[in-house]
Amino acid sequence: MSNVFVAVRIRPLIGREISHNEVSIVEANENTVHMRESMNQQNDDTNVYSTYKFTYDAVFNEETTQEEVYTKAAQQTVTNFLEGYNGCIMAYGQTGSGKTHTIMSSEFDGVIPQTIYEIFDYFQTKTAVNSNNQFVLRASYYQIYNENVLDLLNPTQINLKIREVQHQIYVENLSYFQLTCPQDLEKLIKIGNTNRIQAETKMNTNSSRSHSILTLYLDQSLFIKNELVQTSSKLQILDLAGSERAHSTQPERQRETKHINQSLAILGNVMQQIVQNQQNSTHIQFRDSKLTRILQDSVGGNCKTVLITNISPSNACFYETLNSLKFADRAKQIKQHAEINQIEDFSVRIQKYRLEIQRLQQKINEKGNPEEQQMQQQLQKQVDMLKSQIQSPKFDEFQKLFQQIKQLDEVRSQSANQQDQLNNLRNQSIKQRDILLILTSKLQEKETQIQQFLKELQDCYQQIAQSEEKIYQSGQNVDDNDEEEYTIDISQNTETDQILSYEQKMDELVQLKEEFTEENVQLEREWKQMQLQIKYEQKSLEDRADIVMRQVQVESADYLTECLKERDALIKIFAERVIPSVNELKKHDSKTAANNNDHSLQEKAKNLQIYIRNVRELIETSELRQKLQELFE
Ligand SMILES: Nc1ncnc2c1ncn2[C@@H]1O[C@H](COP(=O)(O)OP(=O)(O)OP(=O)(O)O)[C@@H](O)[C@H]1O
Repeated sequence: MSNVFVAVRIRPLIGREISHNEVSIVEANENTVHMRESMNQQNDDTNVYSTYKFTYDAVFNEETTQEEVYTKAAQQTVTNFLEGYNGCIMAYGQTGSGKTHTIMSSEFDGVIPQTIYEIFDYFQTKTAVNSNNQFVLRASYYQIYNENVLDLLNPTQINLKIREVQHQIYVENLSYFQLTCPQDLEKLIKIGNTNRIQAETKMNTNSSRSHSILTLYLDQSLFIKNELVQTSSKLQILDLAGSERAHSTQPERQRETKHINQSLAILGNVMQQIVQNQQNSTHIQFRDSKLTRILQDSVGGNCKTVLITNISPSNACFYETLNSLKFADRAKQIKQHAEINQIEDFSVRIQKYRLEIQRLQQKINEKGNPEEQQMQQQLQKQVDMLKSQIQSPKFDEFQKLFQQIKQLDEVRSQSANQQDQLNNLRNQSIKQRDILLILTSKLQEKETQIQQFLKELQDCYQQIAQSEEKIYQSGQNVDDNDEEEYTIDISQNTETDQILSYEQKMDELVQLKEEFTEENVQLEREWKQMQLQIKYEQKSLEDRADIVMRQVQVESADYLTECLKERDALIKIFAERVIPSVNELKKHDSKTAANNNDHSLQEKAKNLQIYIRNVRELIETSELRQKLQELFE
């Protein structure tokens, strides 16, 4: 009897979480997951107020590769499946925690792809050993969406029924496809995934809103030491839908979320029931949801089950992660009893033998080359051996014996269960005893503390009493002597001194005031004198200014008259001399170009220009003076 193999995979923080400044609160240490609960986003050690520790069969950290996950968690179950055991690999976890990445991944390198390559490698190896070994591998791919089973390979098939025949659970009318190479499965999954209901959720923009189940069915006919061994096994690989805490406002999304959370909660309950009731699986409510019904022969029965719980390391996902870790912890305690699905039933075995005889007989009858004839002879021997087994008189006896062995096996398995339960009880009572011991020692500690406090309290009371006594005694002493009188005398002396010093200061201040007043009168007198002097000075200045102004006006009038005279004289010169000279220049203008050598003329022109400039300046100056005169007037 073995436990469900439980692994936890921590994915790295993804872009969305990093951009929201979320931090990692989960750490993997070998097979243990440590999770911190912090007071705030900082997540440093000082803010941690609780830590959680869970141990599993395997823990994968952020850096673990897809190959490692497959090798450590899934490969053994795949090997068991090839040996004829049923198997189940489930990815469980919150929305966006990495279930699809683990099971499939967009690069097609998750558990499913690695499983299919391993299966076909196995076929090759076995066929190389004996070419008569035969394998038939088929696959079905369906989903449970809103409690409906839908065939992903034939979308017209909706709401399929789940049936049970001889403790085997199967989906009615489901389509199966035979796989002849790994690529066949890849194609099937691609077709199926396009039909898989996907919707955008708050946590993951490409979130799967349904539980998807890929089932591989393997029928093998192997020749082991010339004996035919036939097995038939089934491997289910589940990518469970993620649970969402936040509620969408869309009714359709709300309905999906309700169904997903309900079915996952029922899965949790069923696991709890299995753990509590390992022996009697008849009382376990597998029928409460489609998911648990389908998993009935996986989690509860003849199966090697692997649960990979995916978690996000982000502090924002604390509660979902804690729930997932608790769920995985519960699954760890489930015990399973898997058996190889060899065709053991005698009626089935006889039927198989007959078919095998027919097949071999057919081969024998076919004519072939010497090698084939040798092979035929060997086959004939096998046929005879099989016939003799069927016709043997001991066969009935053997069948009875076989039944007895089966019953004995059941009894043994029951007693093993009882032993397990006893062990559990013993472990529990040991745990309870330990807890009691711890509690007792804690109680003792508390009691010692209380005694200590009481003692301290008593000491305090004593000290207070002593102090009160001292006070009382000192009160009596005061009555008995004249110490108080002496104190009063001293204080009275001090007051008189103070008053004297105040009076002295007052005298000083009065004296100061008088001095100030005297000074003030003197200053006022000086001020008045200065004002008189200023007035006198102002008057004499004004008088002087008047005289100067008048002088200036007279002088400027004289000067102006002079200038005007000068101007008139210049205008006269200008009219008499300049204008005729200019006219003369103009006349000679054309000649000047030809006769550059007329130096006297050039000299004249130069002088004339200087003259004109001077005259202009004079005129301008005269105009300025005119303006000046206007101002004075
Ligand atoms: N181990 C990992 N390493 C790197 N990226 C990862 C890992 N696991 C998950 N991721 C990334 O995280 C995102 C969410 O992962 P995934 O879609 O597998 O989550 P899910 O649990 O299947 O979500 P849902 O339940 O909503 O379908 C994806 O972008 C995926 O590539």
